[in-house]
Amino acid sequence: MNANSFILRVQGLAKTFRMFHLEATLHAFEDVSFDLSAGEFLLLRGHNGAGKSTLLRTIWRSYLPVAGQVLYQSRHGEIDLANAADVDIALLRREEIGFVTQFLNARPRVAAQDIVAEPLLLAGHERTAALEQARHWLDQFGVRRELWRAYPSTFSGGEQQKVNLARALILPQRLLLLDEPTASLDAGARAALVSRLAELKAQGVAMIGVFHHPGDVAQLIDREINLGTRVVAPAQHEEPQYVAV
Ligand SMILES: Nc1ncnc2c1ncn2[C@@H]1O[C@H](COP(=O)(O)OP(=O)(O)OP(=O)(O)O)[C@@H](O)[C@H]1O
Repeated sequence: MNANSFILRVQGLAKTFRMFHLEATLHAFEDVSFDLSAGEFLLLRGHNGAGKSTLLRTIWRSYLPVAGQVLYQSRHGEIDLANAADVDIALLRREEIGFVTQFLNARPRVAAQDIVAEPLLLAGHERTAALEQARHWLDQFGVRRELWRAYPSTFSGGEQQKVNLARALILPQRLLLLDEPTASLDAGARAALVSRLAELKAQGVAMIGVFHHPGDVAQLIDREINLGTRVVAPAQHEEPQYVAV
């Protein structure tokens, strides 16, 4: 494989959490390696606590890994997300890499349609057209018309999730990290999500996803990796212990 045929190359990635009160280190995941090409969908599998969300958050750079590289082919050239400056990470998050969860960061007194339109406005789109697209996606995900100008802080959990998905998927990114985005969605919204992901995949968006019910996205999956059993590495004087998960 030549240097440019992948959009993401993860090599020997590992993340631990130091648990000071136990004088122990928890290995969330170890020695994870894979390549991902444009338009590819990688499913992360593993039992509860196997490290799936932590791996996504490490690629997203909420966490710094303790070993390994996350080589990303950005529009500006190759960058190791594990070592990049915060300012570069912020730029990539705005322009190229999306993180989709079930949780909305609802802000006080910002209407649903404005939250959804924001990525388009930041990308320089004209306001009227951006709001029109925002309403289109709110409609697609099944958010009632009466709620489009309301503040999502009072919405139901499922409604907030739909606003979050509309915002996260309104603008095609190059790489999407999906952390259980179908959790607690009704059937209509799940179908809308899968259809939008299929459309983005066909446009070349690469995706890494964790799904409680992978059957929801069966048609999209190209490859899978399974994160194995995790061990707590003890401090020098302790016996090794397995984590109860
Ligand atoms: N911030 C943190 N500090 C300490 N330990 C953490 C932290 N985040 C995650 N962990 C631990 O790392 C391990 C992996 O957690 P993670 O959430 O990545 O698992 P997961 O595979 O996504 O699990 P699930 O399927 O239950 O969502 C767990 O044992 C968890 O307790």
